[in-house]
Amino acid sequence: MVHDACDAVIIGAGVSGCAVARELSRLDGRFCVVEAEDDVCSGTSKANSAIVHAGFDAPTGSLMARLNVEGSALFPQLSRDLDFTFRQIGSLVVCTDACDLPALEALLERGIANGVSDLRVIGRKELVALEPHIADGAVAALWAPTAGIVDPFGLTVALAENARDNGVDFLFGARVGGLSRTAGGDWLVSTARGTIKARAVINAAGVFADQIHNLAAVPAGGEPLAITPRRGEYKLLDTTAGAHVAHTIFMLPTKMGKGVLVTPTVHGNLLVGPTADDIDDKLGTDTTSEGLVSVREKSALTVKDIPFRETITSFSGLRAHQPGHEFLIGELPEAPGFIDCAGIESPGLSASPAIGRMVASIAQGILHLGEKATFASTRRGYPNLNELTTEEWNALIDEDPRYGTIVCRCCRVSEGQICEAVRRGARSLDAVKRRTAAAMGRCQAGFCTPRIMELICEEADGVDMCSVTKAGPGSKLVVGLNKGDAMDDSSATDGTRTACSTPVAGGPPALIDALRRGGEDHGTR
Ligand SMILES: Cc1cc2nc3c(=O)[nH]c(=O)nc-3n(C[C@H](O)[C@H](O)[C@H](O)COP(=O)(O)OP(=O)(O)OC[C@H]3O[C@@H](n4cnc5c(N)ncnc54)[C@H](O)[C@@H]3O)c2cc1C
Ligand SMILES: O=P(O)(O)OC[C@H](O)CO
Ligand code: FES
Repeated sequence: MVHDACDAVIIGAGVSGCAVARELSRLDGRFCVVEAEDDVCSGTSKANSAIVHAGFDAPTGSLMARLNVEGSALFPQLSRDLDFTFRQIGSLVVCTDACDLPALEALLERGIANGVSDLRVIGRKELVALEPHIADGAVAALWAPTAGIVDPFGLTVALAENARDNGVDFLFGARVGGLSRTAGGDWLVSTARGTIKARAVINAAGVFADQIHNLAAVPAGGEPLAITPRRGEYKLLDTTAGAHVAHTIFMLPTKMGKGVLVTPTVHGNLLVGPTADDIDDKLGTDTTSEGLVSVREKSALTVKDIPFRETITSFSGLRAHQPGHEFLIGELPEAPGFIDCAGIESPGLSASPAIGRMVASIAQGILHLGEKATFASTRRGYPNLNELTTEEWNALIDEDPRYGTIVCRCCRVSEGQICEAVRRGARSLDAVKRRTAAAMGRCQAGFCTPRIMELICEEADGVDMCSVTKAGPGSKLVVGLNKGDAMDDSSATDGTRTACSTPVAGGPPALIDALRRGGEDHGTR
């Protein structure tokens, strides 16, 4: 049954899909984002280095290079408009062997050719002054003051919320399994939640973008696409280690990418990684002992004395690598109305504002819509108690006293922030975490989880303790209120569900299974 009709359907609510949605929402049309998972930012966009690259890495003349430089230039204004955290802290590519100085110079030349401003090579003395913990073997570095760090969850949620405020629909739990066309040339997008008719389809499905591409291209005689997940593993250190470096420290790039970096994060942690290994499993976000050893060994080449004993979690993310190592953006000639936004590996986060503009402009070439007179270009973010003055915090507490009750002690997040996130759409523990940073701290949610769950139940209609999940279906946190009630999802009955219909009053939930699951992003164990 076709239950809806749109001008364009965007497949995937990662940073690419949400950036496209926000740009399309400037137009007077009907748009829908369909996402397999239960929230935005559930794929690669949640597990990466979170660097806004200056733009010297990609080959001159490539789409990657152009969109990286254009995208990173948009970040300062975009972060003000959409109220997410972005800090232009600058980056250093460190050369640890004098033999490699020509490679550093080549990077400088490429950056200049790509249009990156203010790049220069600095010697060891200046480098040590900037970074006292730089490795003893470091001889020089490429200094890029325009590079930055960003909150990847904050960015993606901001783009999505602004798109939603401007009328875009988001359909979650809606994995796309089929694409076909009507006699009139419209697309029929079959999802787990029904079929949507659309004049245009945008494929922003990350590591799964090959599957979506092949549904559209292959029956029309086009070339198939193959995307290999290229896994990158990380160690995340506590905020006690966050000031170990002040800038993003890269090693010289290799054919597998930009190598292992050491960087502060916008949440005040120290992030070390990633590795780069091609794997078969598009869901293979586990970490390995070899990968984490490699993170330690490679980071020591550029930065000394990293306090790895302060590690609070490890996680990995998957690059959507295709053999040409280039963004594949454009309408397929053999499938009119179908637009690929595929192969979006690094620097996809940095380029996302420019990717959004480019894809929306291609879509507009098909749709020919008018501009929306009511488009709102700004959006208010979530309060961050760590950045408020005492007066500003008191003003919030006057508005709602729950902003004065701390739930997550590690990250200083209050009941008020969590309830606000729920009011604005968060339903799972991870969805709350992405919006507020609750549960990202040193105890890795051991302390704050039960109260966050209770607040979700209190603030959202029709949610009880047994239906709160870590990250959507298959990640239940509570399966019974008493030890005897504990059971797995498959054996749940209506009777036992009734027993869970009120929030737990005192005492731990009978079984918390999601905390046993492997880490997947900056804040998850
Ligand atoms: C280790 C690592 C480090 C990185 N570091 C950086 C960095 O520092 N700076 C930078 O600029 N870039 C970086 N990147 C790249 C950046 O993270 C990606 O380019 C970007 O997040 C890709 O976003 P996306 O929206 O295209 O994909 P995703 O975020 O993966 O979103 C795709 C979405 O599509 C959904 N989906 C998939 N299949 C279907 C389907 N059939 N139906 C419905 N929905 C579906 C998924 O659930 C997912 O939510 C890094 C990547 C990795 C892996
Ligand atoms: O290893 P790369 O080249 O995919 O880059 C990933 C991030 O952008 C930097 O860690
Ligand atoms: S109290 Fe929330 S992460 Fe520790």
